[in-house]
Amino acid sequence: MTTTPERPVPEPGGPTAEPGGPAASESALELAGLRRTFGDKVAVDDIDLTVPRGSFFGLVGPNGAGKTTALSMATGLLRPSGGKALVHDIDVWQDPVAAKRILGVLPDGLALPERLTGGELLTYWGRFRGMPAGVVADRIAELMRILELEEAEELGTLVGEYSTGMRKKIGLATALLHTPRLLVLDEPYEAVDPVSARVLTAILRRFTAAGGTIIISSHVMSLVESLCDRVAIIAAGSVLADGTLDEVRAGRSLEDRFVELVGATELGEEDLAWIGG
Ligand SMILES: Nc1ncnc2c1ncn2[C@@H]1O[C@H](COP(=O)(O)OP(=O)(O)OP(=O)(O)O)[C@@H](O)[C@H]1O
Repeated sequence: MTTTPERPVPEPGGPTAEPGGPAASESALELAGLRRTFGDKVAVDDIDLTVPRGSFFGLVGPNGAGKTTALSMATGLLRPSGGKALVHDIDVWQDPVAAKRILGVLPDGLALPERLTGGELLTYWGRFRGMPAGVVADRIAELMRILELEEAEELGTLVGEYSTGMRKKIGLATALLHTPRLLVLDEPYEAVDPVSARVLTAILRRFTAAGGTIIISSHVMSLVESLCDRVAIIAAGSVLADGTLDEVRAGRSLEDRFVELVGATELGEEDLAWIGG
């Protein structure tokens, strides 16, 4: 048993594979004209976005910007109204099985089987993924220890009894279990305590150091600045800025740049005058 997540497996059909075959791109995720409407509401408005392989990519934007909708379409959870999402050149909606083999996903508001313990959930998940039982058992023991869920498991705590942060951690374990090459994590640090957050950061850094790609959405600009090498700012379903962290910041802090691009609501003297009696 090792103490580190495995290096992501070499990609099939890499740029130098198959002479004469289709050239592989260098993108881990490519969104092309991706669109989603809900009735008259355009949640994601023909987004084009490329996430290079090996990058740690931060997706930021105000509430209701379309981050979760875009990531859900990119990971096969929500059918697009138009456009394409390619994961390592595989069309997520044309070949979902192949795409999901490469993907590890922590969705927003993850629905979990409440009547299982965390260990049972991961066992089921690993077997469902077709992983050998011994490998699943070893990885679960390691993940539960590193994510500090061991004690809850020993007490037989059901996922339905988990705290919000514990649910986040077990969700992250399901995303990591099968050694994906692209991790897509919607608000992974939300409700996670500072000690666990450090562990999470160490895991994610190791994942990218081993060649994997990570996309996170977050509202915490300082976190995105400390973790990510590429960033996209989206608002009202459109990409306002996209590039390396320094390109997007353009000499300012990410928060200042975000507010500048998205606009801020100022609190006037008379607004909420009744607060405080
Ligand atoms: N199932 C749905 N039905 C109707 N409208 C939806 C649905 N899901 C999302 N929307 C709308 O689409 C827009 C984008 O929502 P989305 O959840 O993608 O935003 P977000 O950027 O993830 O926001 P937050 O930061 O608050 O989580 C919002 O206006 C939202 O109301």
